[in-house]
Amino acid sequence: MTTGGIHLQDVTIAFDRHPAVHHLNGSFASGSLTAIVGPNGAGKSTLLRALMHELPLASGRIDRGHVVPTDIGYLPQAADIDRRFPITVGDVVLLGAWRQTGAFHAVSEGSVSEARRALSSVGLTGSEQRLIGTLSAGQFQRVLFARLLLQNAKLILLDEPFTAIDARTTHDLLHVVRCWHQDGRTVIAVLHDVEQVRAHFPQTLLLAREPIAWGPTVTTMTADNLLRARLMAERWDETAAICDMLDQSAA
Ligand SMILES: Nc1ncnc2c1ncn2[C@@H]1O[C@H](COP(=O)(O)OP(=O)(O)OP(=O)(O)O)[C@@H](O)[C@H]1O
Repeated sequence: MTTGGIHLQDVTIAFDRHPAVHHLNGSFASGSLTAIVGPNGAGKSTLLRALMHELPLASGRIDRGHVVPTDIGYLPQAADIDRRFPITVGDVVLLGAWRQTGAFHAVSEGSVSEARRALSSVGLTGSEQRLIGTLSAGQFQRVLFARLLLQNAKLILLDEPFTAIDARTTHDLLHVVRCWHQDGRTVIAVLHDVEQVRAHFPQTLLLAREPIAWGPTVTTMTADNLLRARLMAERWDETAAICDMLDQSAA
C-alpha cells in the first residue's frame, strides 16, 4: 500500500497570525510508523489537522503524494467527541464505510459483515446494538479503531489514542497499530508516553512548535532533545505574531 510519502516544506500553521507550528521540513515515509511528541501546546494536534486538510497553511507546502482526502483516517482526541448522541456501536463503525456507501446509499450486507469482523478484532464481538453512551472510555476507543479498520485508509492519523485508556485496551489497540504498519499503511500518532514511543514507534517527530528532531526514535528521543523541547515550551511567547517569528528565525 504505497502512498509516496508525505513531504513537508517549510510548513507554518497559524491561528489569528500566531504561529502554532513553524518552519517544519521533513517527510513521513510511505509505510512509516511515526510518533509526534512534544510539550502541551507544541502544535501536535494542529499539525495532524493540517495533514488532513482541516487547517490552511500560513506558508510552505505539504505534498501528500498519492494520498487524497478520502484515503485519510483520523482519530481526534477523545475530549473532542460528544458521546451523548443516541447512536449504536454498529452505526458508528459503519460510518467507516462511507467511501463505499456515499451520503444517501443503503449500507451493503458486505459492509455490515465487515463491521462485525472489525468489532471482533478489537474485542467487542456482538456489541453492535449498544448505544455509544453506555460504553467505557476504553470500549469507545475500541469502537473508533473498528471504524478506522473499516475505512481501510492509507494514511492513519491518531491524536492521543491511548490517553485515559486502560493498559489492556492500550495493549490491544497497539496490536492494531502494528498490523496497520505491517500492511504498509502510513501511521502517525500524537503521544505523550515516552516509554511507549520508544517501545512501539520506530520514527519520532519531536515538536516544540518548531522541530527539535525528526528521525529514528533512538536518535530523536534523547534526554537532551526532550530537555530542549521543554525549555522551548517555557520560553513561548503566546502573543508573538507570525511575521516576528519568521523574521527571528531568518536572523
Ligand atoms: N482553534 C484554535 N484557535 C486558536 N488557537 C488555537 C486553536 N487550536 C490550537 N490553538 C493554539 O495553537 C497552539 C498549539 O495547539 P495544539 O492543540 O496543536 O497543541 P498540542 O501540541 O496538540 O497540545 P496538547 O499536548 O496540549 O494537546 C496552542 O497555543 C493552542 O492554544
